[in-house]
Order: sequence, then C-alpha cells, then structure tokens
Amino acid sequence: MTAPRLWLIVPAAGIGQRMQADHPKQYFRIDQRFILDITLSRLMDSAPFAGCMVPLHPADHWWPDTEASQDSRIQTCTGGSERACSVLSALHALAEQVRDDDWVLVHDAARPCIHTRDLANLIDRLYTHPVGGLLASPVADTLKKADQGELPEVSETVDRGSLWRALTPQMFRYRLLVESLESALEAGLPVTDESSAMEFSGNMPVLVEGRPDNIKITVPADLALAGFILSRF
Ligand SMILES: Nc1ccn([C@@H]2O[C@H](COP(=O)(O)OP(=O)(O)OP(=O)(O)O)[C@@H](O)[C@H]2O)c(=O)n1
Ligand SMILES: C[C@](O)(CO)[C@H](O)COP(=O)(O)O
Repeated sequence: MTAPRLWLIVPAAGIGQRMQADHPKQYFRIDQRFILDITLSRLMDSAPFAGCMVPLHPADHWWPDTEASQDSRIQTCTGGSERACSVLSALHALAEQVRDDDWVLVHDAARPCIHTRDLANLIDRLYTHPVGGLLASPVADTLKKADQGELPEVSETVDRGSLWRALTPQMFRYRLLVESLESALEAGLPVTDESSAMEFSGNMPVLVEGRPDNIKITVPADLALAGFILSRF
C-alpha cells in the first residue's frame, strides 16, 4: 500500500470584482511578481506535491506570462462560474492522475501570505486523519449581527467563543472531496469553501489554527497589507 500523495489545487479563475480594477487580482503585482506566482511558488517550494492544477478563467490571457506556466509540475484547466465549480473542474481534470485516498490541498490564489510553517503544520496534523480539515483562525473581534433595515443597525452581538475564520489550504481526500462537492452543488448549497461541502456530507473537518496574516486579497486596501506581510517573512 503506497503512502497517499499530496496534490495542490489553486483556484485562480475569479474576476476580482471587489478589487474594482480592470484586471483580476491574481494578476496584480507585488514586488514585480504576479500574486498568482507568489502563491504558487510559496506552496510548491514548501511541500512535496505530486502535482498542481490551476483552474483559470476562460478569458484568462495572462497565464502564459507567469513564472508558473514554465513549471512542468503545474497544469491548468478551465474554471467555473463559482469558486466551488472551479475547484470541482480541477478535481475532475486530475482524475486520471490521482488515487482516491490521495490528499488534495485547495488554496486560494488570492492568499499569497501563506506561511510555510502553517502549511507544514496542516499536513502533519491531518496526514493520518480519516477526513481532513482546514487552516482557520479564532475570531478576535466582537461580532455584531445586522438587522435587515435600511441602515445596518445592530440586532445582536454574536457569541464569538466558538467561532473561527476559515482560511486555506483546506485538505481533504480526493474521492471524498469530489463526491461531497458534487452532492453539495447538486443540492444547490452555497458552497463557499471545501469544508462546507464536506460538512454537508456529514463530515466534521478538523480546524488547524493558522496565522491571521494569511489574508485573502479581496478589496483594494488588502494589496498594500499583503505586500507588508510578505516583506516581513
Ligand atoms: N469562479 C471562481 C471564483 C473565484 N475563484 C478563485 O477563488 C479564490 C477566492 O475567491 P474570491 O476572493 O471571491 O475571488 P474573486 O471571485 O475573484 O473575487 P470577487 O468575489 O471580488 O469577484 C480566488 O483566488 C479566485 O480566483 C475561482 O477560481 N473561480
Ligand atoms: C475559501 C475561503 O477563502 C475561506 O474563507 C472563502 O470562503 C472564499 O470566499 P470568496 O467569497 O470566494 O472569496
């Protein structure tokens, strides 16, 4: 029985609407490098991945200019209309290469600040676990629930004691993740991360505490913050 291998999926088929820019955020540059290249190199250089699949937007014309496009370990496929569809497309594209019990780590292209120690810790903690799990960070702010009125006004303060912010990578066994994502999407569930699909299938993914500076570049202010964080590594 050969040891399960590690595969990486980096969804990069988004259009970055919340960045309010004329091109997708994964192709913004920090220190003259595409964010997508920073993310891929930090991951591929830090763990023994058997391969990597990057789902791209059908209209993506930047990929050929990336460093990653020259890396034979990295393949691409066409992403979908939602992040979960892009991940499922990448899983299907890997079908001929991956064994059912291999591990798949899914990490947002928009999270270039992933720390190598967090990646190693996630893999070490989950490699022998039957289900898998995700990097996450305990909520550190007081959380308010807004009412549905015109002004966002507080309807209640939410107990944050057991609340975590889901990060990535999220790490699950290939076959279980494919089946869970297919079921959740078929049921019309709002699948915003791999864990929610696994939970829909009745699994309880493990939360592995990760650094809160593993930020997802989402709005314009995140770009300078990511640049600062990376400069401190
Ligand atoms: N159809 C989609 C949507 C998102 N993503 C990827 O999933 C990650 C996290 O998604 P998000 O931050 O929402 O990126 P966008 O969808 O591009 O952002 P926005 O919602 O602002 O358009 C990103 O790396 C993005 O490229 C993807 O591969 N396919
Ligand atoms: C996967 C994720 O980064 C975990 O927090 C998040 O759900 C992505 O959400 P987005 O709206 O697709 O950015």
